[in-house]
Amino acid sequence: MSDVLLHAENVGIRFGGLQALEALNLTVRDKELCCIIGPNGAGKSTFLNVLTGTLRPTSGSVRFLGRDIAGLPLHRIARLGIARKFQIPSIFPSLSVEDNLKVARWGVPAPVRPLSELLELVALTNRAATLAGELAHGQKQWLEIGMALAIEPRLLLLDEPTAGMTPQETLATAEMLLRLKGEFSIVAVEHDIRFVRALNCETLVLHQGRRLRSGPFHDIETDEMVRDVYLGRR
Ligand SMILES: Nc1ncnc2c1ncn2[C@@H]1O[C@H](COP(=O)(O)OP(=O)(O)OP(=O)(O)O)[C@@H](O)[C@H]1O
Repeated sequence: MSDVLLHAENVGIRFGGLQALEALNLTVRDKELCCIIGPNGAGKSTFLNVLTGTLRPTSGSVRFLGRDIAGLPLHRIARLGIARKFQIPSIFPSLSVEDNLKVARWGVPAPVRPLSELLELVALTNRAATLAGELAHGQKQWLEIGMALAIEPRLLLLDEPTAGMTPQETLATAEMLLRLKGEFSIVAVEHDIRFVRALNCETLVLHQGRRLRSGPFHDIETDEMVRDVYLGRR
């Protein structure tokens, strides 16, 4: 049986006169972790929006477990098993960490994972009773990852999960994702190269809406073209 979860093929999207994405392919397998990187305006968020069905590609297809998901509403996508964490945490600051997770689980027909396990997955066990608004910035981001996991997805999509984090929080987040990889498939869009280096996973480099390079991060990192794009020489 194929272990492919998500398969994007030849994806292109045009906004008026701008070809924002062109001929992009991405395959995510069960329990695989991969990163999408690239300079500002490369098309990372747009590609993530296509992968979650939020934006319908002008060309190409996106299939999740063999089913075309392009343009499906978010709640349908979530029900199919895709969860997304946005860049800005959308937690309930006046509720406790535990209650935030309970709210996120509303509507999940038969949750398998106990709340204690969710708390452990996102390193918030000893903050369960803390009001979410009182958490450190990094912990707020982790809580939101926990809220995304509360719907028991197969695939977790993360948009700049380490935005605004301290170097220590960034490394702790990388360690967390490496642990989560044993249970979920994860796609992370990221700017922070230290974070992507710590993950050392399959990486897709975008530049001007196209694939510049893809492969294991240690190969990507030493690539002349990638270095040029990141250093702004092209
Ligand atoms: N809804 C839209 N309408 C028109 N142009 C758009 C739209 N969304 C994105 N773009 C353009 O598409 C290109 C890719 O943008 P996108 O936000 O995906 O890049 P990015 O790699 O995520 O950048 P950043 O790292 O700065 O967040 C940019 O030129 C952007 O201006």
